[in-house]
This record gives sequence, C-alpha cells and structure tokens, in this order.
Amino acid sequence: MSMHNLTLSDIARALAEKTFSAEELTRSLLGRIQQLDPQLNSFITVTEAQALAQAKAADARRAAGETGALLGAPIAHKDLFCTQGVRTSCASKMLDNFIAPYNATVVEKLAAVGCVSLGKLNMDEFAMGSANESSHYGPVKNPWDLTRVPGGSSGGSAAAIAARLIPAATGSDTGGSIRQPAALTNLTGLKPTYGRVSRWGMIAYASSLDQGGPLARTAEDCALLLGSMAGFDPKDSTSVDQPVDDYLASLNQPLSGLRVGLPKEYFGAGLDSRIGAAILAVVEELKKLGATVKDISLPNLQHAIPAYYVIAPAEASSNLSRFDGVRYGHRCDSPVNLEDLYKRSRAEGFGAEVKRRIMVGTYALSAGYYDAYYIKAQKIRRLIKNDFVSAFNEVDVILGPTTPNPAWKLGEKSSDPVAAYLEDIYTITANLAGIPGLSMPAGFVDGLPVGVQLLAPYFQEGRLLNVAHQYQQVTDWHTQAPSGF
Ligand SMILES: NC(=O)C[C@H](N)C(=O)O
Repeated sequence: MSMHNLTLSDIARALAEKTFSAEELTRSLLGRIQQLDPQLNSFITVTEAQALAQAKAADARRAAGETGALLGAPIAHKDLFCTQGVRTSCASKMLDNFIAPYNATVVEKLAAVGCVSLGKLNMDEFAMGSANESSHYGPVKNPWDLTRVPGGSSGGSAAAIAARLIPAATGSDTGGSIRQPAALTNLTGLKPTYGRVSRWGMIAYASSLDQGGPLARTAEDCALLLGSMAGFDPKDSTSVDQPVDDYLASLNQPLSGLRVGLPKEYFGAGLDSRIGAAILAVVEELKKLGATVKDISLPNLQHAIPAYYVIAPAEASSNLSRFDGVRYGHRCDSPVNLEDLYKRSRAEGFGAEVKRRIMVGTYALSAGYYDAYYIKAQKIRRLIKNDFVSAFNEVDVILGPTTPNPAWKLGEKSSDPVAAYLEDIYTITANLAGIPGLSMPAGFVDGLPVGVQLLAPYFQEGRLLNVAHQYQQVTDWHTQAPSGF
C-alpha cells in the first residue's frame, strides 16, 4: 500500500518497523500536496522547511531509542491554531499578515510527541460557516465531487484527509465544524467535551461553545490524536482538571449490552430519507454487535438553531472586537482619524458572513434586547442540556444522522444563510450542552458520503471511540477513497 493511503496507526507501525523514515514520508506527502491541492485548495500555508526539520528531528529521536506512536506522524492544523513564526490567518483578510508569536497548547502538545505539521488548513473565515465558502483564500472543494462543498468550518482539514494528502488533522467545532465536514467527506471526527482540550492559542469564535478535536479516517486514529491533544491547561480557565482517559485501551471493549438511543426528532421532517435509511442500517449493525435500541425524545431540538444563532454571534461580536486595525491585523490605508481607522479596517478586513454575525450579535446584546434574545437563548440552552441529562439516564449513547443532507453544490446555499444554518440542526445541540460528539462514515447516497453521529455523556469520549471502532471493525465505509485521490 502506498504511503499516502496509510492511517496514522499504520504509519506508527511502519515507522517503528523502519519501513520508511519520517523524512521519506514527509517528502512524499509534501509532493502530493503540491501536485493535488490546487484542485482542492485545502491548505492556506504549506510549511515545507519546518515540516522537514520536524521529520528529521523525529527520525533522530527514534534513532536515539524513543518510541512514541506519533513520533514522526504527519498532520496539519486548522488555520485558527496559533503556530509560532507561521501565519495564522483564520482564513480572514483581517489576519492575512498575522504571524503568531507563540504556539497554541494543542500545537505545542502535538509537536512535543513528535507530530510533523505540514502546514495550515483552509477553513471558513473565523470558523463561521458550514461550507468552507467564506474563506478569504477561496472555497475548498470536496474530493468526492469537486463541484461540491466539503462542509465547514474545518473544510480544509476534511478535504486534505479525504484526499489522502495527510492522514489526520486538527479541527475545531463550535456548532458542528468537525463533525459536519467529517460526514460530508467520509471521515471520522470527534468534538470532545467542552473543556477537554485546551483552547489557549485557538482563535476564539464563540468561547462557550468552541472546542478543538481530531479528524482522521478511523476512530482508532482519532483516539491516538485525542490522547495527545486533551488535558488540563492552566492557561485556559475553561479547561477541566480531570485525568485524560486511555482512549486506545477502550477501543476494544465489546458492545454487548450497549444501550443506544434514537431520538425521534432526529428522524423527522427535513432529513433526506436515503440518509435516514443509511443510519438505520448502522443501528442494525450495532444490534448484531450486541447493542440494544431504545426510542427516545430530545424535545427541545427545534429551538437549538435559533438559540445557537443568538449565542454564537453574541460571543463572536465580543471576541472579534479586538480586531480593530490597531493591536494587530489588517489596517486600512491613510486613516483620517481613529474612528475612520476602526471603521475602514474592520470593513475591509472582515468578509460578509463575519460582518453579518457581528451585527446580529451586537444587536442581540444591546440594551433593551438582551433579555429578549440573549437571556432567552441561554434558558433554551439549559433546557437542551436537561434533555440530554435525562436521555442519558436511559441510554449510553445517542445515535442519529450528522447532517440532514449530503454535500451540496458550491454556491448553492451562499445567497441563503439560513439554509446553511439549518444543516447544523443535529450537531449544535452537543455544543450548547457541552457533551462530546463523533461523526463516522455510514455509507453513500449518489456517491456522496453519509455520516452517522454518536453523542455521549460528559467526558465519555472513550465510549464514542469504542462504539465507532467496533463498528469500523465490521464495516468498510471508512476505507473508501474518492476516485482521483
Ligand atoms: N463553527 C462551527 O462549528 C460551524 C457552524 N456552522 C457555524 O457557522 O457556526
């Protein structure tokens, strides 16, 4: 099997057995990126020299007797993780000239275990979007059909892995940004419990919802990566001081007796019936593995999108106020006074979707509207959390579709933002409640990937990875590659 088709776990074995070196692997993938990425636009920045230096260092560490599974493993980072000395743009003109002076904790942790970063991945501007069309650097194409979107906002991460340019990557998920692109490109992606992975150095969008996590082709690879990304970080006051589970160790537990909940609201109007059928086929497979199935209800699902699209823009309007043309970021030419500097720098630096959300958020937080919108949305958030808490009294995992539709055509929803927001219907509740969620491949509809989502109680990432891994032992959807890549 050629190097680019190997999973992270295969690579770990091959590096340990000295089948090839980290440097050989890095050179081969850099060549593939150069050759194939012009079709996809998944990378914003390729850090060739740095990658080769990291690969050589990993080879030297291995030669000196070190054995870590990720020593020499190639990855890339979504371009909202700060990388010291390397542009960190958040796919915005605003930060096109921003060279981060430090590494995000996630970047630091993965570098410490020997991961080789090949560069920075395209995304929706400031992570706002579900199609990766709002990037200042242009849209990302879906390797399964180059006329379609890869999902967003971690669309570059998803496209690069699906096209076998890299075996795994980091992403972030505020309302579905890891799980939805994973679903649309046939990958496995995990949004951890809020607070499981440090947000330090991850450029903030909506701070009470944002969470970093892994995207890869298999649950096993997500387990490998999450094990090194997760953990308490004193630099992030929302990171939780709780030991990190051994995710690899939990993969092989049998599923006998696992109680799977199917929320009736996840199978209602708006769901493509072919996706619904694929999801029910997953349920049958899990039953064969010993799971029992129970119908459940998450009655407040219908309120999730309105609540999210108040809370997320409100937090964004506050977080993005720092980009003013003074402290860092884009600055307009020849300002006549300070107000002109702020206005034009922000008007020129932000794209349309980001401006829309800043305006929505500022409105929602303004005097007189705060109680009507923001407080009400927070109350809905609590109800959604309570729905999950009571559901998890009866079941171990909740299962449903990740998205209501497969990947849509580039441009199809760009003039109708609400149509794109509706694609997040099944994913955003996990962010509002803070629980972990995973999407994995569940088949195809007209040649386009379908994702199944699994949700679990707080800090049960190991359970999600266990269920996904067991499913991937008896199915081969996750091994399918798009033609041409
Ligand atoms: N950032 C995310 O998780 C994506 C979500 N579609 C949003 O635009 O907010």
